[in-house]
Amino acid sequence: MKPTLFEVMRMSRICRMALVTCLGSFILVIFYFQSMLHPVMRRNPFGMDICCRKGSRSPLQELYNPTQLELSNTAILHQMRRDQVTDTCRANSVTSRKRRVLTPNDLKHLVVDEDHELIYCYVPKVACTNWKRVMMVLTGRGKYSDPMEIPANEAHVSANLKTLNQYSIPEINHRLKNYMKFLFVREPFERLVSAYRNKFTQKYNTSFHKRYGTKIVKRQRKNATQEALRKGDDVKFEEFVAYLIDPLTQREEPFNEHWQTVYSLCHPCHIHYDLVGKYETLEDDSNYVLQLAGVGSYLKFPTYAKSTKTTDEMTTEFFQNISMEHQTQLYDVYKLDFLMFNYSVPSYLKLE
Ligand SMILES: Nc1ncnc2c1ncn2[C@@H]1O[C@H](COP(=O)(O)OS(=O)(=O)O)[C@@H](OP(=O)(O)O)[C@H]1O
Repeated sequence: MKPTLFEVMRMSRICRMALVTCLGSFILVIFYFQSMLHPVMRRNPFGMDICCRKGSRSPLQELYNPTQLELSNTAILHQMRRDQVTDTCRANSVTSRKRRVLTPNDLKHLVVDEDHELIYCYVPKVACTNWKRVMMVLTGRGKYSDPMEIPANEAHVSANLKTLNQYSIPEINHRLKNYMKFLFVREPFERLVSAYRNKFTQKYNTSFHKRYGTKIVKRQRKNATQEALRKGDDVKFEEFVAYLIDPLTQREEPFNEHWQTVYSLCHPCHIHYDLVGKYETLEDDSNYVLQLAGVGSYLKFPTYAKSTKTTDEMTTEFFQNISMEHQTQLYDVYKLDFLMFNYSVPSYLKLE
């Protein structure tokens, strides 16, 4: 039976549709394999791509065996900082002290950048918002070029950065061995005052007031009003210190990360950090890391001109009302951070 004209037209339309679908799928497959071989890169305003490391030398090689003369002196400074950590760990037998081995949970502060072979252990109150922004630029495969285009709250969304605990054990070991591991530290009591000012003296930080403030007021304030017990929004620095040195506090739960010690967050006696950056030289040290990673010519650490930054003078003021006994106990809590990162005992401190 001969097909009718209508049937012929229908068949040719089906053939055309099948052909278009095949062609479309073929193009998609080509794009897919191309993107696997050459990850999508977007150019930054300076015409350089931020995606993957170009040179054959890794940041680790550049750090330990610098090819650029101007980086050699800085390399010596960082060797001294590493030695200080090693010596403190040894002297205080933190490395050999009987303790459980590191678990993946201990690695949740270690942010990984596979493209530039970097691992950054973030320490809150040491400009970690800006460093997380920079890590998002580095790992974003061209999605961002300027760290400051990323809102601060976005930088703290955990899904936006990959941490070391998300890998398998062999993958963790490979990265710990081959990537450049770094962290940034700050004078421990200045960091503490920065945390106190930000979390307890700002009206908007209600979650901290509810979660910690109410507990601190209840435990540390005699004759607290019902309102203070309910809101927890007027914690005094003396009360905060009393809460930190109270042995019950850390027995109940670990410190919040904003006032947790650096050695508990980043485990520098168990993880060998190649580079210890300091808040006091934040921009220089940060730009050095970016230089080692091979992106220093077009990616700079954000500069900051906030006049309300916590200073040494401000910290001295806060400690005026703390008793000698409490100062001594507080120093004991943070002593390893002081020693490991070579911060001297503050001159305002009155130790027993
Ligand atoms: N580029 C630069 N230079 C100097 N200082 C800087 C810079 N970026 C951030 N900061 C200071 O870092 C403090 C905030 O740190 P974090 O972002 O880690 O805070 S948080 O953990 O997210 O709450 C906060 O310190 P304080 O102001 O003393 O609280 C910021 O002022």
